Amino acid sequence: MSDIGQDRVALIGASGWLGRAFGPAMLRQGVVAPGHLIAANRSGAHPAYDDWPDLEWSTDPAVAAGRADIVILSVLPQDFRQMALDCRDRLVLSFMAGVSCAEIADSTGAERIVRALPNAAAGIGRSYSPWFPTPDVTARDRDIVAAILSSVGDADALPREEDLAAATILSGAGPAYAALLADALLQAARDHGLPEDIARKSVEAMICDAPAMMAGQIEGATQLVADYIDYGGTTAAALSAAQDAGFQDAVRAAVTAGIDRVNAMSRE
Ligand SMILES: NC(=O)C1=CN([C@@H]2O[C@H](COP(=O)(O)OP(=O)(O)OC[C@H]3O[C@@H](n4cnc5c(N)ncnc54)[C@H](OP(=O)(O)O)[C@@H]3O)[C@@H](O)[C@H]2O)C=CC1
Ligand SMILES: O=C(O)[C@@H]1CCC=N1
Repeated sequence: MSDIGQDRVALIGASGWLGRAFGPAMLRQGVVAPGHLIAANRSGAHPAYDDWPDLEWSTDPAVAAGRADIVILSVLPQDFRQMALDCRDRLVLSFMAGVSCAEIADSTGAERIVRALPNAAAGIGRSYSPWFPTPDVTARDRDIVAAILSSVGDADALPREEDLAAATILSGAGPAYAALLADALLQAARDHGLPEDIARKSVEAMICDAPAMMAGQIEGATQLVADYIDYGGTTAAALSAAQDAGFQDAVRAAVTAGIDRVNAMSRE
């Protein structure tokens, strides 16, 4: 028996980027039984759920939430703000960026609220999902949340809600920053006349092999950069030029701008 037991789950936004990762993962792993999941969206059954042809779909989030014990909010903040959901006496698990527990409580009546920040790696079962529970969240609720989040990867509870802003901009961004770096490297390779297929394979080797070499020892990144600089070779020249051109400043500016955006969303 899963941690969810006989509870019914409404997944609002079941066909979205995150929803279509979570729904099938929870079903496949037995976290929730197909008869206990209500999938909600406007457009109806999504192919990601083809293995469960009898799954219940609802185009009315209020009806889905009303019939569930656990309500997962996996919709965009602006869409949530158009909904009238009554989630009193329900556990609410929200994935929404920049929507505070206080706002969710105000608009849904829920008291047991968990905000979690998964990322796009949920689609390959590798999300890292920091989460924050309100004081009313029970020990059983925490087990339920852990079971749901674990279905798509790893998760940790955060002690302070405000830390979710940084989590949104860091792990929440998934592969976005790596994509930015890969794109910049591809442009540079092309600028230097490398044939397109060689440029692609070179950048793939840099970006996609790095995780295997750094997994589980990310704190060693500072030392790895220092080692290359001390080595004094060609990579040292490249890294030093990137640092001199403001690489760290650019990353710091990115994270600060993202956190500012999250905080502005919370006040919208
Ligand atoms: N994508 C990511 O990597 C991350 C996203 N988040 C947060 O997770 C939430 C979901 O994001 P994401 O999955 O990317 O969003 P998507 O836009 O991909 O999906 C939104 C989902 O909501 C449904 N939806 C929209 N309006 C309604 C409505 N009125 N009634 C019912 N269903 C509706 C859509 O289906 P339909 O169009 O059929 O109605 C769709 O299933 C967001 O709040 C985002 O901030 C957090 C961390 C990372
Ligand atoms: O870019 C976004 O808004 C989504 C939500 C959090 C991370 N990615």
